[in-house]
Amino acid sequence: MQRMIEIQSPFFLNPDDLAAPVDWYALFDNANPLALEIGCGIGDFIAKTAADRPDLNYIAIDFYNKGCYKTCRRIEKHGLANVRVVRDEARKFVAERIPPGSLAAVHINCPDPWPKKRHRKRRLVNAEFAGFIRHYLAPGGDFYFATDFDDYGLDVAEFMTGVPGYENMLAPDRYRHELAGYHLSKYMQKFMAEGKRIYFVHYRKTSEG
Ligand SMILES: C[S@@+](CC[C@H](N)C(=O)[O-])C[C@H]1O[C@@H](n2cnc3c(N)ncnc32)[C@H](O)[C@@H]1O
Repeated sequence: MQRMIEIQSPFFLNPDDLAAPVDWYALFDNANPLALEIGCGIGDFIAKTAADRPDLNYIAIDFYNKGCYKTCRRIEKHGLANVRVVRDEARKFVAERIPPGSLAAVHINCPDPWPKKRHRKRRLVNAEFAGFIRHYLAPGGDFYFATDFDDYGLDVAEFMTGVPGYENMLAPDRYRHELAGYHLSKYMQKFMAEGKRIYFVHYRKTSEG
């Protein structure tokens, strides 16, 4: 078993120490909208993305202890006051700590693909999840999904067309293999170096309800 690294960083939040509901404005010391990265890995994507958008407050979630540690180190190195890192299961954290209708963006990059057919129901992103996360997006909030895994990319691109309350920002395409201005995560870069293509899906919440 891997040794747990104790994370002592001003950017790390222990979910058990947070009030419910969380006063995110007080926590970030500003009234900027929240955005989320689910499965931040080692934090390379969130560091670049948050540096581009100081007007958003980012929460980077992963249940991988070493990834959270590395993400915190990266955020410290770049002095990004608009990021906090949480080690938790994403759906649980969102349901317990994120105000409905509050998120300006949700990013999910290269989630575990569960390639075996019998394991596919373990995938994080499915139509039910898209409906769940929509509840926490603000009207006009962006939902980004990226994967190198053909079957996962095509599946998300297909079912998203039928999830109510979203607008396809890549229409008439359902997905693209390049997304201008979108930073590449560690896994995206790794898979692209192996010659694989990334499937990018980008939807936007249309209205409240
Ligand atoms: C394949 S890695 C990709 C990491 C990073 N997004 C990238 O593209 O380089 C997937 C990450 O998602 C995390 N993860 C998967 N399911 C999760 C969940 N339900 N809640 C929180 N983290 C999750 C894993 O721990 C892992 O670090």
